Amino acid sequence: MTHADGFPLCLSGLRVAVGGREVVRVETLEARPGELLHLRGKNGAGKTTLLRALVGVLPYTGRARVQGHPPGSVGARQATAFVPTDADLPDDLTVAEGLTFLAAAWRVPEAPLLALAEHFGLGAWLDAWPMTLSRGTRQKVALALGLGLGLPLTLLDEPFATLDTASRDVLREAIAQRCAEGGAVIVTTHGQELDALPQRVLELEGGVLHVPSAGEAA
Ligand SMILES: Nc1ncnc2c1ncn2[C@@H]1O[C@H](COP(=O)(O)OP(=O)(O)OP(=O)(O)O)[C@@H](O)[C@H]1O
Repeated sequence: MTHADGFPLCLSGLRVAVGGREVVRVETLEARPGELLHLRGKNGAGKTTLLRALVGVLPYTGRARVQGHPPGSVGARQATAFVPTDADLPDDLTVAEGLTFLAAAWRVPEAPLLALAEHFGLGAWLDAWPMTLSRGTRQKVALALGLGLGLPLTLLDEPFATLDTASRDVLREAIAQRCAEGGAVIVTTHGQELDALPQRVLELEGGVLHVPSAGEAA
């Protein structure tokens, strides 16, 4: 165990293969508390594959630790929130029930999730069934859940893609807030939506992650 193992994320010599083909390679990467990492790359560069490995959905070789725990372990799952591009919501719970259930499951206060849901303008949808929501509204519920849980590591895959302008502002504020509270957040985008926030840009090119040194960081 190294000092950096206790960071929200610490990787070395990570390789992720899909269908027998190496798709992602990361030599070293750390996400410190409070850091925003902006993961960029062309279509098919491997962004989603890397995030899926970090939550234990895809196998990997090399060393990876989330708050000191290997991805997929109970300790890592307790420390990680992952919001994929088309997040699933529990279809047999209303929006409000889903927020309450997940807060209880993670043993965190419910109030920040509800406050974030209100910020996203979801107040009118709290008693709705997820299947009745538009794609963007579903994504806002998932983002309120992911960021509102307040976990050490939050992974957001193209979170701006389905959001309207006002919701994008709310999301930026929520990401900044999570970082200010000491959480590390990794966000994939294809655009400039994060430009206003302090961040470290990571480029995935041909499956290889390029990590700027501290002096190069944005
Ligand atoms: N289930 C799978 N089976 C085979 N290959 C896969 C699978 N999932 C991903 N890949 C391949 O892995 C590579 C990386 O895909 P990935 O979805 O991680 O890219 P991405 O950077 O997230 O792309 P995008 O910006 O289009 O979302 C691609 O070549 C893709 O074809």
